[in-house]
Amino acid sequence: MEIVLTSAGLCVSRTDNNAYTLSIPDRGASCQISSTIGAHLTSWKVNDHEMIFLSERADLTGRIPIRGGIPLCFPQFSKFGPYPQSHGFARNLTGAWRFERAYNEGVPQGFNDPCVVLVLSLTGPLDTPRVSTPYPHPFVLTMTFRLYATRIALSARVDNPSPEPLAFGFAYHPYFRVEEATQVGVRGLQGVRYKDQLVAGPEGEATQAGELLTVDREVDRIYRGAPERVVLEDLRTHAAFLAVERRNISDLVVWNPWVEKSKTMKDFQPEEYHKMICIEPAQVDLVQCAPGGSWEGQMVLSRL
Ligand SMILES: O=P(O)(O)OC[C@H]1O[C@@H](O)[C@H](O)[C@@H](O)[C@@H]1O
Repeated sequence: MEIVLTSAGLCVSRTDNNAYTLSIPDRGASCQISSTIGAHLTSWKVNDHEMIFLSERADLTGRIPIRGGIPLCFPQFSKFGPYPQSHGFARNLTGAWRFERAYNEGVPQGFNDPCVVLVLSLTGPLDTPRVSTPYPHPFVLTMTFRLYATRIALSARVDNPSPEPLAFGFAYHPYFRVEEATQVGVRGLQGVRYKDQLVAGPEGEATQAGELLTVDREVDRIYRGAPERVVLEDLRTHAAFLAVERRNISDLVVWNPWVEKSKTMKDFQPEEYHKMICIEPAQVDLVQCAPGGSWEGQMVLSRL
């Protein structure tokens, strides 16, 4: 292990395998990000408590995407784009993400906790064998990870250096660790239109009725125009324990595979659907980025 940065109670270290650990040790805050397989956050701890789900069966070789953590979906969300691989190629690209820098951002105005930052980047076009289907478009995707004592902020920036327009989608796909998925609810979606991805055609278009979206079956929904901030609540205590905020990202997806789908996932224990819920800030419709232009979309997670 190599120390990349130590500064005023903040630390960044790197393993031989190019996994980075950002930490604020005296606050029990840390996160781990692999730069070998995608730019994939595999752990986020607040007060030494793990917030992120990682399957016991996750494949950590890069052959398939890591099941759990925070996959980054680029250049599209799911199948909503021309690229043949669902959720795009970025999440399990091996050895292609580059370390840019790590630094102490100090205490941002309006906050009372310090912030440590890691920046990684991915540059296209990408050819075989790196990707199964070549992606011929030039781009730079820069990921900035900011760790605070009780929050983490991820910022994706896509630059289009080419003289041609660039169309792409993007999503953060965080798997949140919960004690029991049937005992949590997502608050903030009441009255929001969604597409139920499990119901084909117009019958799948619906409006969120209740105050809380709970999990008692397979859930796979794209909420269009959801509020920028939703919270995850414990149904037993009625306390919200996690906020998910997004900026400049159009949609919010909620996913839990439940019983039958879990059985079909080779990199997931059949009972693990009890232990996770995905709440995903997703730019489903493709962004049209002008020549020389850029786009930025942010996700902020806060332990409440
Ligand atoms: O198995 P993958 O490719 O990681 O996708 C997991 C899920 O990701 C969600 O974002 C999608 O809405 C689901 O339809 C999908 O099943």
